Amino acid sequence: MKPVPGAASVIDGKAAAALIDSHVKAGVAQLESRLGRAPCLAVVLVGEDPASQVYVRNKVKRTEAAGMRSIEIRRDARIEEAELVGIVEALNADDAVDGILVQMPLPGHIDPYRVVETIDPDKDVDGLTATSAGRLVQGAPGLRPCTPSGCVWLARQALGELSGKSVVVIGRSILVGKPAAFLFLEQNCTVMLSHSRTLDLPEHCARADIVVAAAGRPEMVKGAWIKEGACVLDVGINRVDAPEKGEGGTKLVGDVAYDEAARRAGFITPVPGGIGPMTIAFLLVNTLKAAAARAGLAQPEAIRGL
Ligand SMILES: Nc1nc2c(c(=O)[nH]1)N[C@@H](CN(C=O)c1ccc(C(=O)N[C@@H](CCC(=O)O)C(=O)O)cc1)CN2
Repeated sequence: MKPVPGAASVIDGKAAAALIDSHVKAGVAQLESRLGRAPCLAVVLVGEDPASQVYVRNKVKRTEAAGMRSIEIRRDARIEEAELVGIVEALNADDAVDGILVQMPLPGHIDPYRVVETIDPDKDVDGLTATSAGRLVQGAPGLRPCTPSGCVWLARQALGELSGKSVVVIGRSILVGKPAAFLFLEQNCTVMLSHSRTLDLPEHCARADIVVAAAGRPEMVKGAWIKEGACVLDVGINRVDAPEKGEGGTKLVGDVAYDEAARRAGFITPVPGGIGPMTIAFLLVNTLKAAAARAGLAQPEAIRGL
């Protein structure tokens, strides 16, 4: 990808995700005969959260489109924690299931850590268990979280070799911020992991070759903070009021003030259509990796390097 002076190249996350999905599909075809069955992803959805329903529907659709088997388990929001843990345990015990994910957020009476910790780390395609996090920190083989994997992949597509690049990650969540910091470290970047109490965030950003905005605050990263030519990866998905769309109108915005930042950045991801679609792409990659690793088989050629 070539930067356009004075205007950022807009990174097309939908097209990137479609490319990765096609690699996964080819990888499934390579693995299936050696495995003797299709790789399988089980998704557990609790409650009626409208956004989660859409994400799970898309996960099921793209899993099946890649040639993998999909199991979808839906439960009422009033489910007891122990019953949910039992569902995950049953999926752990099912040898034909390669990947398990529990869609977040869970209802308030359920401890997400307890549920996630029940997942067999070798089936933890979200990369969220303490074992997966430990493997990432140690640089040991394991399943890496999906959204941050998408960030690193897009940054490599945009900038090429990342070694020596300076990265500011804004946000310290377990789903994105913390794993993103370690994944960029794995690429030999110099990483600053920042958060709501970081002092001088604009100055830190002004030195960064890559900014990963994952704070969950609409348009908090201003254009003036961005170094000329930097790669800006916006993980935020915030629904805000949009009076220009009429009464009650809303729109999605990221954590970056897009128009301002696009005038300074070399590369930038839009919202929607940037990082979001990469999450499911790397979920499929992880499911295929888990299926091969659990069977003691080599990773399919088609997904090497992903
Ligand atoms: N168990 C998990 N729960 C959640 C995760 C996760 O990775 N694992 N991440 C998010 C939700 N999520 C996937 O689950 C997800 C979020 C966004 C997108 C996406 O493609 N977004 C679109 C916009 C969609 C819209 O219109 O709302 C985009 O950015 O273009 C995919 C998956 C929380 N929960």
